[in-house]
Amino acid sequence: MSRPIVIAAGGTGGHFFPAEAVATVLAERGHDLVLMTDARHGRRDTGLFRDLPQYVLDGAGVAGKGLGGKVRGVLALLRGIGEARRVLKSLDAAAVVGFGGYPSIPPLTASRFLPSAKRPRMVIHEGNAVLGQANAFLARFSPLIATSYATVARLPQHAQTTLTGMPVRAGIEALFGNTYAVPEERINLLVWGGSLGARVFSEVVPQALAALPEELRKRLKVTQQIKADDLDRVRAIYTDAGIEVEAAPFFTDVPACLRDAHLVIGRAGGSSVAELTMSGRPSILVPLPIAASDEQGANGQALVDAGAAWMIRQPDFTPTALTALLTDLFSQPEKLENAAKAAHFCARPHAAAKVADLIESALRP
Ligand SMILES: CC(=O)N[C@H]1[C@@H](OP(=O)(O)OP(=O)(O)OC[C@H]2O[C@@H](n3ccc(=O)[nH]c3=O)[C@H](O)[C@@H]2O)O[C@H](CO)[C@@H](O)[C@@H]1O
Repeated sequence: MSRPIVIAAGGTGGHFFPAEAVATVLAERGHDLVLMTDARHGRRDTGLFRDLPQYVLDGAGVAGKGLGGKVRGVLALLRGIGEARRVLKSLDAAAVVGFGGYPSIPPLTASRFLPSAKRPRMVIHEGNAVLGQANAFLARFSPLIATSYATVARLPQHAQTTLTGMPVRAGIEALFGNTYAVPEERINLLVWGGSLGARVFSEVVPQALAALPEELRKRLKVTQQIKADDLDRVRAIYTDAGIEVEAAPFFTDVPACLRDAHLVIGRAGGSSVAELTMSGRPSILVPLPIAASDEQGANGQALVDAGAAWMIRQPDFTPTALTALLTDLFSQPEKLENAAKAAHFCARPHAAAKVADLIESALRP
């Protein structure tokens, strides 16, 4: 094995899909790769990662409950850094690439504790319009930073940034350039809540749709991500309202869901927003209210400012407010069409290749 590139990633789909997209490009370009993740998230046995060497390190989040939890968290992190340092040294890694989140902290921090001749180059990718907590910590070590938005809040003043966009899975990248067909008879609505789903959409959306005039309800086909224990209850509301529904706790064929959608209702996580722009789909965004730095609000605002989306903050996301907005949009489909065009205009295609280019540039002497 030549000097490998270490991919430091873990966590929810939103954090992991970009890592997988970049790793795929690097593998195609002939680089040897290694995955480092943490014990909380465990091994990855899907896609490309199934066949990669993997190191599952200690070092979950430091935000444990109470003083005892915090102390345990810090000790786990220190153990993770120690393990990562040993592994990086023995691998003689050429670069360590982080994709945000706690799993990226031990490998990238450890790389700073290697002698300069052995020290791998350090690159981090930020998928949101606000620098995440883990990346903000790692930014102190002056890595190269790949960004997904033209403006990223909380970037240190002297950060070396390159605007690459947010890497998406190949099937979603393939949607770039597809056209948006204004709903004429059928209206396809996609409702999703991020990689873990979001109960608020099961509480608000069915009620809002059931209150639409019958003429609109008959035209609707809803494809909705619904948590398993809510499926029967929510399906029944749609059936009673005469609305066709396809529901599942998780959709694997996201490209098909996006391709068919005339409008998407969802959260504003980094990957979701990138996928909306790549497919050129208009959306109503309800940012996750508990997100650490309101990064979802910032991601969503970028689309709203571009005319590509409408945003409703969760406290205002009521059935009445949603019914009113949907009635307006469905009765003036040109608004949807304009938002679709604006969304497409925000897309940054080939982001995985651009991140890979940046990593390769860091490898050059
Ligand atoms: C990249 C990133 O930092 N993402 C955010 C998010 O990640 P989170 O993973 O929740 O959300 P993202 O929008 O980033 O990603 C969701 C991913 O799940 C996929 N999907 C969703 C539904 C489904 O049925 N099938 C499916 O495959 C989407 O296509 C997308 O690729 O969590 C945090 C809070 O916990 C946010 O504040 C983060 O900003």
